[in-house]
Amino acid sequence: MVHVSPHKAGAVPAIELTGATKRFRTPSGTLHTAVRDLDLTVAPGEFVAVVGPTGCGKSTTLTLVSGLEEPTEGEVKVYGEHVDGIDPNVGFVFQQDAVFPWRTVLSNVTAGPRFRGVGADEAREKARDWLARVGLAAFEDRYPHQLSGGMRKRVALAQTFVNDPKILLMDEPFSALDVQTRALMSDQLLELWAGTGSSVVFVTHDLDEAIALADRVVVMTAGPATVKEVFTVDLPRPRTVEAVRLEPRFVELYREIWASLGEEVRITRERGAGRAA
Ligand SMILES: Nc1ncnc2c1ncn2[C@@H]1O[C@H](COP(=O)(O)OP(=O)(O)OP(=O)(O)O)[C@@H](O)[C@H]1O
Repeated sequence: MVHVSPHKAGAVPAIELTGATKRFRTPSGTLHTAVRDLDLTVAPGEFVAVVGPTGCGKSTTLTLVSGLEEPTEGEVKVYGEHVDGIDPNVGFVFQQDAVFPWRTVLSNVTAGPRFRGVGADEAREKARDWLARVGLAAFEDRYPHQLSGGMRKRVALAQTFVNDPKILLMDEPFSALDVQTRALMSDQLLELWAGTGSSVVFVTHDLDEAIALADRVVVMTAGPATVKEVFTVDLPRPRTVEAVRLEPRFVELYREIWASLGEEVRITRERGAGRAA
């Protein structure tokens, strides 16, 4: 299982945010700063997890990289190019499944390549290959409502990887799943990702999940979000979630990162309490 080594000297970063700030106009007309002066670099093939208190601006950071939103100030680049609209090289997986309920599993996975101009036969072949990799070869004729939540999530992964994304943005993709399914999905994601060379930015509330998956864990401040601290996860790969959790180094990293993240969570909670008072 190979994966491209991160931080190759001189390599153009896959993602580069420099001084990125995003302000939204609220319905009452005031400006709300969601992200402020954020610097973050992700290397080609690197897996970065982003953790931070609720509402701090993690999803907004992803929307800036995706091109769905533009920064108010600062710059966002993907492979050295200024982000200008939605890039076909960027794939997404969200908490909600982005499947078409009226299409079969196979048709759902074929849709992306077809939309990108791949011929019907080739698209079907690629889709079948990815469905086999996620263990759903026998389910290609089912409709999404006939699948379990974990299976639908595997369809979503096949749907994303079939487009060979250079960059994969994942916003709490497994948070609606039960704990066991979640661990299995994490393992499956690592297996699928290994060998693709894609860079991943994975937003989660779950620090266990972040450490088990990532090469680096980025801790965001209480909102407006900026990078507080970045931790390198020096655990060997290939990893499986259940095994890696038992490593003494995992526990040490958890303690170190939680010390940083916990402060921001407390700040956010106190603000909430202040507002409620
Ligand atoms: N389109 C928008 N218009 C106005 N405000 C927005 C918009 N999108 C996000 N916000 C605000 O920006 C802040 C950051 O939101 P964001 O969704 O990025 O946080 P988050 O860290 O992903 O949250 P969570 O952890 O709860 O998923 C929030 O206060 C949110 O209300």
